[in-house]
Amino acid sequence: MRAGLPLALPGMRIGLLGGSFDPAHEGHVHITEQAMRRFRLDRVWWLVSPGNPLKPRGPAPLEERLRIAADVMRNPRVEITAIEARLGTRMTADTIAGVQSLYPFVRFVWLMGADNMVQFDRWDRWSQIAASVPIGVIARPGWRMPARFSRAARGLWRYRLPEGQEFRLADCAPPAWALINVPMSNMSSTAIRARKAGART
Ligand SMILES: Nc1ncnc2c1ncn2[C@@H]1O[C@H](COP(=O)(O)OP(=O)(O)OP(=O)(O)O)[C@@H](O)[C@H]1O
Ligand SMILES: O=C(O)c1ccc[n+]([C@@H]2O[C@H](COP(=O)([O-])O)[C@@H](O)[C@H]2O)c1
Repeated sequence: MRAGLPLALPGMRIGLLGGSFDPAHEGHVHITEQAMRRFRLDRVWWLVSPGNPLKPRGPAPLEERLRIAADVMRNPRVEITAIEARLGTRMTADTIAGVQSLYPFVRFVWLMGADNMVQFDRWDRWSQIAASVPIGVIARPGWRMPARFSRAARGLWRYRLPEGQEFRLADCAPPAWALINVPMSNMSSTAIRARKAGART
């Protein structure tokens, strides 16, 4: 885990996986490694968020979530960051604008699970996000089809890379997106929190 801003070299292809990570789990590790391979990324930065603007319930303290994330994710090509807290951003549109202005020489790709693609059209300035960064969507159990037919996917359909072409994503000018099928993991932070709450009662 890095207290300051992560380092990046010119031309690097870096995936950004934003999330509450409340807590981080093997599903996050799995999609990160799949995304790195399939989108040919040099690095992935986990952006452990101060809080999802669409979720009513506040997450566990940021320091605790960062500590668990660093424990769960041991790949040296993955950085666990608190960039949003550092930049003072909560909305992804602002976070992306912030990192792109800090690292103008990096090719960023926004990463998200298929469940997030389904609600993407409810995100603040989602069309602007899609116009500013390529987006890599990773299959999640039960969400692959809903993601494919989501409002955002239909709106962005002509910018979708055909299957097998996802390795080009980081080099594409946005809007560009790809949905990859991967061996799926049904891990979720909700299930872990529910198990912990059950164990306490
Ligand atoms: N098992 C998984 N398969 C695919 N994508 C996942 C998986 N778990 C998390 N993600 C994705 O990782 C990102 C961060 O997820 P998040 O931290 O919200 O975890 P979560 O398990 O979805 O949490 P919660 O259950 O609290 O919503 C999101 O884009 C989410 O779609
Ligand atoms: O910017 C928005 O309006 C917005 C709305 C919902 C979610 N997000 C981002 O999506 C990422 C995944 O969120 P979560 O809580 O599902 O892990 C995380 O980086 C959030 O900040 C962003």
